[in-house]
Amino acid sequence: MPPSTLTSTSNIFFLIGFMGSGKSLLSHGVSERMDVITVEMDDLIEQSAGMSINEIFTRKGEEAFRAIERQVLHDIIDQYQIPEKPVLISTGGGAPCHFDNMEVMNQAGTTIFINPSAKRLSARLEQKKQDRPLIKDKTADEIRTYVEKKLKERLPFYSKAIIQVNMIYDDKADNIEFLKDIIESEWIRNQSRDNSE
Ligand SMILES: Nc1ncnc2c1ncn2[C@@H]1O[C@H](COP(=O)(O)OP(=O)(O)OP(=O)(O)O)[C@@H](O)[C@H]1O
Ligand SMILES: O=C(O)C1=C[C@@H](O)[C@@H](O)[C@H](O)C1
Ligand SMILES: [Mg+2]
Repeated sequence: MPPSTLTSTSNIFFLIGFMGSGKSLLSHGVSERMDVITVEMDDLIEQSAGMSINEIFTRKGEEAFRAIERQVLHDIIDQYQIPEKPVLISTGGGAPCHFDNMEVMNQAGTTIFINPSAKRLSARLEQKKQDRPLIKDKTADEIRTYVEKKLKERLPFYSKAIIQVNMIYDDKADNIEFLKDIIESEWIRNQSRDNSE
């Protein structure tokens, strides 16, 4: 993570990555260890649409879902321009891969790509597929094939993240600590840069 690549002075941190990469779990863990505001993009999408993500996909289709997702992303960026503390946003798994969302996030804050292997993602998603419309009707083998294919398609988008975290180990506490250290050091760096300008 060379410091020269880190250019954002914003208080917003976007966690990006595939479904099941651990964005929600890790952001919750970080919020127990440091003073951050956490935002779940998928929850805000459900509030905004007045229905669950499964229902949006079934009743309105993926295209409509992506439009709502984009609007919610812009609303979050407008709403969370607060300098007092870091804001940690768990983005939807597909959000970086539609419209110019990735560029918008890179302009607005620090993007952090959480990147476990396709094998690990598939194993996790098999256990927790019910709320995820893109995989809920698939068998274990189909999930594995889907994750491998989709991750390959999405990597060019995810790879635009300013920070990439390859989750080699599956230890939850270690991963939370690691992420917390990144956010803390980035936050301190941004604050001191702002103060010296
Ligand atoms: N680093 C980790 N260590 C151990 N288990 C993990 C880790 N990350 C995620 N998990 C497991 O994977 C499950 C899915 O993670 P989580 O719901 O946080 O993913 P997500 O990235 O928020 O997915 P989505 O995009 O679908 O919201 C968790 O409930 C947890 O059991
Ligand atoms: O990977 C995806 O495209 C998605 C991930 C989830 O976070 C939800 O935003 C939705 O289920 C779509
Ligand atoms: Mg989540």
